[in-house]
Amino acid sequence: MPTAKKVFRVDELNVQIYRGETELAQNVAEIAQNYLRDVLQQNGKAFVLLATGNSQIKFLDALIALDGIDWQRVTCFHLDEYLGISAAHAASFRRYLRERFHNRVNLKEFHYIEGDTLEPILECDRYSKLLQAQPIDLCCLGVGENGHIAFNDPSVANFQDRYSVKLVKLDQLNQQQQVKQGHFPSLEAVPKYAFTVTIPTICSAKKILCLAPGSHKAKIVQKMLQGDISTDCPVSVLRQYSQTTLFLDEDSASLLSQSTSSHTRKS
Ligand SMILES: O=P(O)(O)OC[C@H]1O[C@](O)(CO)[C@@H](O)[C@@H]1O
Repeated sequence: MPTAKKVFRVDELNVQIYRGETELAQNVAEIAQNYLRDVLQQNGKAFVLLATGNSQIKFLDALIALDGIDWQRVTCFHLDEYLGISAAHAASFRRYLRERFHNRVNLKEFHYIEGDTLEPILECDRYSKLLQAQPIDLCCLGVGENGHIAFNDPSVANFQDRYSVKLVKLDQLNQQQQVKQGHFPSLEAVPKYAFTVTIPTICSAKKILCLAPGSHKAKIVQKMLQGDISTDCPVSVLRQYSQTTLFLDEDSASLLSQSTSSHTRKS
């Protein structure tokens, strides 16, 4: 079992640093597997909220390869989806999750956000009710370069949202990143709006595993851990939740000062 190079806390948040992304993904998969096995043993069922994005690819592969979870007792949800694109679209999060996860495990059920619905407000309501019907046992997260979790960009993030799912306008930086990462051919092709699970619902999960490998995440990781807890950097909210672990590699942790590992709790 790979071990973290460094382990520390920032406020309530646990942080683990690994040498590289592969080691990080393997380790998070083992943590997720052990946790889900415990939940299944205790409750007979488990509810999981999954992220998409490049940061989740190796983790999902490793989790599936471990082959130690009775997926037939697991129900999955996902964090976000673009408004107005079909489930067959190359950039659809439903497609990503079907191909990279759902088609490869014998899952009880996967509830998808219907991004191409003609009634988006009703879809927010429908998905909110599904999420609220039971506690979420495990939430897996990535972090955007603008600090978003799910599609809670700084421009729309609210730590007190009353609803579980909302429709948001994507900010420009986020849209540019979707093009840079090759998900869309041009800025004009990126949808302007998306569905997102809100921050309070994400933070209500009993366990949160947040993966942020890669040098392109170094700046936002520094802001998240060394800046203020604020909607300017939505992921910083995780510093208030002790059930959360942030997994970094040497590249994403490269801008952290030595003193971060001894960061003191705010009064
Ligand atoms: O994993 P990536 O590609 O770095 O993206 C970060 C996060 O942003 C999103 O793409 C948008 O919510 C998530 O799917 C992902 O976890």
